[in-house]
Amino acid sequence: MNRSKALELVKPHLTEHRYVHTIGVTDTAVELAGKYGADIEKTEIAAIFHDYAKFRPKDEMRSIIIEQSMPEDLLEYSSELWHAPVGAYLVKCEMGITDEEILGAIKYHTSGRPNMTLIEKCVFIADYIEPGRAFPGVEEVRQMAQQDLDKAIALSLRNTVQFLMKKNQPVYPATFYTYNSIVKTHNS
Ligand SMILES: Nc1ncnc2c1ncn2[C@@H]1O[C@H](COP(=O)(O)OP(=O)(O)O)[C@@H](O)[C@H]1O
Repeated sequence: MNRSKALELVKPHLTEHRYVHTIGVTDTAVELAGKYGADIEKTEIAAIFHDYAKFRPKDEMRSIIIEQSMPEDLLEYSSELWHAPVGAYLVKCEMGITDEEILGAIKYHTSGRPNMTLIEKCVFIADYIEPGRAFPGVEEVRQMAQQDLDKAIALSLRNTVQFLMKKNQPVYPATFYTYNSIVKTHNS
């Protein structure tokens, strides 16, 4: 599937704002893939579809998580986390995309996971730093992403955990596991 076909397919599933975000994520992820040597075509398709399920009703996402035997502890945390694994599932069913590397990058784009692939890392960090993002700390992560992808991810995870804690919100543990995996690799 090429870029324009993929964008045409994802557009009806997104708001205008989310579509602009998706294009920002796609351009950023492709640039990072080129810089760090990830498969550019796969990274591009994963980025285009990363928020495919963002606007699905919560009830539908909850049912899919249960029926497809996804980790049910997801249901105890923010529904913001659900669209990533549900999106990977729906992109497979509805868009016919079966490439596991593409699906993995969609599935883990919010929480991350230990030992992420290069494609997963590019989409994950592109989602955080695309040009439309303007939250505290994003510029530091943007600069770090040009030097060291793993350090940029560790920084973004730290920001997310701090952001959630400041708001008294629970933190889905996968984010900690991802952070630990990167920090341990770099310290060893
Ligand atoms: N470990 C976590 N635990 C709980 N909520 C989280 C966690 N990680 C991310 N989130 C929530 O998910 C949101 C980001 O979702 P994400 O998919 O990365 O962005 P977007 O959908 O805007 O592209 C954050 O605002 C945060 O509220």
